[in-house]
Amino acid sequence: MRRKIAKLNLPLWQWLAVILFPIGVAVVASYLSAQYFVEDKVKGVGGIYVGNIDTLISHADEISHYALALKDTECQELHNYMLFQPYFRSALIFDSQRVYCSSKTGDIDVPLGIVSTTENLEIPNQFIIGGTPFMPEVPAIVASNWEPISKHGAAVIIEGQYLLDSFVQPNVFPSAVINVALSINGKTIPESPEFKQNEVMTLDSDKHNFSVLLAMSPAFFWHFFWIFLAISLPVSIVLITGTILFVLYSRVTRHSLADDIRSGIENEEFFLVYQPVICAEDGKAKGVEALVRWQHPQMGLVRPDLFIPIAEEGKLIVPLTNYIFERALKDFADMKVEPGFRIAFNVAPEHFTQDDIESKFIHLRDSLERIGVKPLIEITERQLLTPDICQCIESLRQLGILVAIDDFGTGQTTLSLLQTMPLDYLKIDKCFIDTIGQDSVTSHVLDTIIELSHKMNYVVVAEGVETQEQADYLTSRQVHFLQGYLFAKPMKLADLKLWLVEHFKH
Ligand SMILES: Nc1nc2c(ncn2[C@@H]2O[C@@H]3COP(=O)(O)O[C@H]4[C@@H](O)[C@H](n5cnc6c(=O)[nH]c(N)nc65)O[C@@H]4COP(=O)(O)O[C@H]3[C@H]2O)c(=O)[nH]1
Repeated sequence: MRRKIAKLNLPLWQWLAVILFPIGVAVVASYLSAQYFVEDKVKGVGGIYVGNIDTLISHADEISHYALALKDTECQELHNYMLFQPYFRSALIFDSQRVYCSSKTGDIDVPLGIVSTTENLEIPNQFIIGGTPFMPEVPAIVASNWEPISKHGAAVIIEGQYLLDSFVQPNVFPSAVINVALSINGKTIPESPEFKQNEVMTLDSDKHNFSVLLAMSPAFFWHFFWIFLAISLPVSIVLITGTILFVLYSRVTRHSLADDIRSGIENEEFFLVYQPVICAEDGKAKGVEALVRWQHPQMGLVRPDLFIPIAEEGKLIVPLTNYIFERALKDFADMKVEPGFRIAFNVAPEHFTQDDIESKFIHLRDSLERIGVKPLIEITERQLLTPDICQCIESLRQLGILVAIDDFGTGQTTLSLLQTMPLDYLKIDKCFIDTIGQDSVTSHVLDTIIELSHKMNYVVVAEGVETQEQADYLTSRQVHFLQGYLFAKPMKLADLKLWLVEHFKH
């Protein structure tokens, strides 16, 4: 672990960023979560108050309907009825001029102003008053009703002291709400709520005209903020720091693999294996494909699928390919082969961007010619073949270098490429060879590729031939060359020499 961290080699500011970023994320996440949690709790508490006051006002409505149903002479009934209504101070019945019945005193005759001098009692209404004649200092809610036809109304006084008592918050920690007030048309119970600097949430009733104001507790917020932070901080550090370090480490490892490729070329850790290519007509090996292998000092034998893409990404494919050419020249320097024997090399398009490309290939061609071997280059469409690269490849063909398109059918530009770039060989990808003997839609694609190659006068090579059935099928379709495990796997030089001797004996 310590070695891996040391390998990252991060400057101090990056270490600070790696450590501070998850802390920042945890702080922000905890802050938002605590805020959401507090608001949710306060809404819950406020919802209960709104529900209670709604019930009181609805009940007041029922009382006023009862009062309005009484006859003028039945004021005493109202008194008796209100004795059993604990949350209500009194009920009054009035006409458009005067209050003539009170549940407290029975028949009375006082002006309407005794209820309110400002509010209109000739419409259904709810409002707050500072007190009543019997309890002048204690506020109350008046819920009034009016019957326009009989021109009578009833006002029910909801006991404000009951509300004030219920607004007192239990002295327990942590409590989400520290103060509550009721608000109707700008007036409040209590008259001057003690909200100080606290954040206040307002909850409106859906049924009646009032709101409940709730002062949120900062202590409650911070209490849960620290709890959330204690949970999220380690999680955030493990997940985010872990992910960042993993990504950085992968990048460094990728870089260091590129470095390893560079030093691998210098230390000659790469070697070639050779896979024979067989002529379908006479069954004789007419050449080999050179395939690179890497004997990494720590990782052991590394397959090309892993390091070729890294070499391509790291701009190392050119020196690696040049190394492979030189290696093949050394390998074949003292070999005796049939005249016209071919060595195929996989060459990435980027290789053709070198300035001295022609002289390099002339050197390869001439060196191989001395031992009777012709070079063949296999190009895949993994990278884009630009017009410049196509032109360069064409000039190499003019120099006598044979050119094959590799893994034909797997890229995206294949058909348009055939139109623009003259080729000598076309190698059909293994995935199409695998379809032989199968009754699948793609099995027809193979026949089409072979036909197309014949029409374009290409020499056709099938790669990945593993069964006799595949070999027979391809031979019957006039595929010129076959390559695959059926004939031989890629071999080290020493094994190839033995194989060739054995092979040509027969
Ligand atoms: N299952 C199966 N596989 C078969 C059969 N016959 C041949 N193969 C494998 O198919 C691959 C053929 O090479 P490729 O298509 O050029 O595909 C090559 C080529 O794209 C790249 N590569 C290998 N050597 C070089 C090189 O020297 N330079 C560059 N640029 N790329 C190379 O790596 C790829 C993989 O190479 P290898 O691992 O050597 O894998 C080789 C070979 O071992 C068969 O019958 N069955």
